[in-house]
Amino acid sequence: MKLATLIGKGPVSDGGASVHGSAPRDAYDGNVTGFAIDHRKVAPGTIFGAFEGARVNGEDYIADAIRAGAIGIVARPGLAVEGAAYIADETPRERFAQLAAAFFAPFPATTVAITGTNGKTSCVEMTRQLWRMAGHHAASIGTLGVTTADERVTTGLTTPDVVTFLSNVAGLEREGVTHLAFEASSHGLTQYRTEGLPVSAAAFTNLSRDHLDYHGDMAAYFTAKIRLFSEVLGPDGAAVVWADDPQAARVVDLARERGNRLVTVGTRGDTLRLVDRDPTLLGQGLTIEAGGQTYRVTLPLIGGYQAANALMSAGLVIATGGDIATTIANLARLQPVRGRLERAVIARSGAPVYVDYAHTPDALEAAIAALKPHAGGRLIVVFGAGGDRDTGKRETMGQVAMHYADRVIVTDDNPRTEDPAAIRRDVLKGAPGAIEIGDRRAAIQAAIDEAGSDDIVLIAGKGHEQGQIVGDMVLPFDDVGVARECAV
Ligand SMILES: CC(=O)N[C@H]1[C@@H](OP(=O)(O)OP(=O)(O)OC[C@H]2O[C@@H](n3ccc(=O)[nH]c3=O)[C@H](O)[C@@H]2O)O[C@H](CO)[C@@H](O)[C@@H]1O[C@H](C)C(=O)N[C@@H](C)C(=O)N[C@H](CCC(=O)O)C(=O)O
Ligand SMILES: Nc1ncnc2c1ncn2[C@@H]1O[C@H](COP(=O)(O)OP(=O)(O)OP(=O)(O)O)[C@@H](O)[C@H]1O
Ligand SMILES: N[C@H](CCC[C@H](N)C(=O)O)C(=O)O
Ligand SMILES: [Mg+2]
Repeated sequence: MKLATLIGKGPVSDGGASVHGSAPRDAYDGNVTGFAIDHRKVAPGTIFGAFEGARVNGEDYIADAIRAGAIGIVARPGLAVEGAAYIADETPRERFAQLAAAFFAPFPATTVAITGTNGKTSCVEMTRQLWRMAGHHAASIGTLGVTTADERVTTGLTTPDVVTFLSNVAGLEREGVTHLAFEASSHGLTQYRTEGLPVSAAAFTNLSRDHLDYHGDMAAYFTAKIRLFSEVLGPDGAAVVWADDPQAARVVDLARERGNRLVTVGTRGDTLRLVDRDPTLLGQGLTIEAGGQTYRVTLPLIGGYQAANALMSAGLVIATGGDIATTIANLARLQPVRGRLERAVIARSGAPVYVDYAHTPDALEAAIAALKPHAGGRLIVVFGAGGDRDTGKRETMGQVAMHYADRVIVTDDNPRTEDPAAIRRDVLKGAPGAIEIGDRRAAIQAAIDEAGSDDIVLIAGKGHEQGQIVGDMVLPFDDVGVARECAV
């Protein structure tokens, strides 16, 4: 595709942005071969997006990108760009995404985006499963990677960078995928990583503390998330909202203002109202009112939070054309999501050991609340907090663990470039009296060793992760595998 055609083809007009620069006349006549946001990935014919980042300024690499063959540069106005077409825009990441989307399209016809502090991965996984049960060729993209019925490829991020994301979505369409659910993280939304892909429905799960290292404060964090509804979701799309969250009303009001179809879910939901939840040993009976009917279904997953995510997923499927009765009935066949209340092993004492990806105060509370009713004896929790991430959540995580669990062991969870002992100290500020065992394997061993037959062990924070990030090294580590080794 010629650059001139692509620029003309973008889904938005220039909006006053200039398309100029001292480009060779034939630059616009050149064939666009691909897109890159990292100058090291530029090849002849690439459009390079030069963005100011949190760590470095991509604009510093414009000349290098052109030397490597870039024929177009998308960047802020006012820069010196010599030897390639200069596509200047006040919001260059958005402009870049829209051009890339025009290049990579077509995409699956039905796409849904899920945002919220917790529950995104669970919802994309469950939505994919429910679509598949309904006979659709479905895929999901998120923390667990790009997943289809046949395979899973990890990307390393929850919402991958814009080029990886859009090229993968197009690849899925070529494979015949018609339905896609993806996680829209707050970082992803702020950085326009998924822009240009039209979404049929957007979901909001909940809002609680996380990522304030990046967003600064809760207001900015919420604004980043709500962009999914205020800018990404078109007026024809549906808004699916977990009505029990304290922030739900703000999302509902916005969706009403913009004329979106509304699907509200929860004990306060109008579309899918959860009227009763009856925990059993291995799952829970749900009573749901929808469209004037009452439905009963047994969800084969424990915990209030998993019921919430299952119902939100049903809401997304229904919002995109799924039959209400069939979708609710299919909840009975949902498979567990990796690392979310995953039962790793039963210790020799008889105590079940669970692994959960809770890495925020709210998630930790939800995971403990899910397991507590199943423990005749004590609930023993092992957890830590990640390095180079929101430091303010650490003490609160400690408080939550102390308040809701019976025994607390504070350990390491991806210290990254921080001093692990300092991170534990932050957590322990909220958890005086907790046991401190830095080495995660030793901490898991200690928890399992001390658990009696009526106790439950919860290992929180890493879920599906396969490594412990220390400095810039990723040391192999899998909570489920280690729990099994410690239990023999
Ligand atoms: C804070 C953050 O979101 N960082 C991500 C983001 O960085 P950034 O735009 O700020 O980039 P930067 O490193 O300052 O560089 C600026 C620009 O220069 C370019 N560059 C840089 C160096 C160079 O030699 N040449 C070059 O062209 C970069 O490609 C980039 O476009 O874009 C980079 C390129 O795609 C990502 O690799 C990087 O993820 C880092 C590794 C990361 O850890 N991100 C985490 C925090 C993250 O994104 N998490 C969310 C949420 C998780 C959740 O709660 O679910 C996620 O969606 O995964
Ligand atoms: N609806 C929910 N309400 C409260 N806590 C939840 C909910 N769903 C999940 N959690 C908690 O959050 C953890 C992570 O869940 P999940 O991976 O689905 O969330 P996520 O939003 O994708 O997280 P991330 O931001 O890391 O991508 C779970 O292991 C659980 O402890
Ligand atoms: N997507 C989240 C995952 C955190 C998982 C936890 N194990 C940690 O490292 O803090 C993040 O990058 O902040
Ligand atoms: Mg996730």
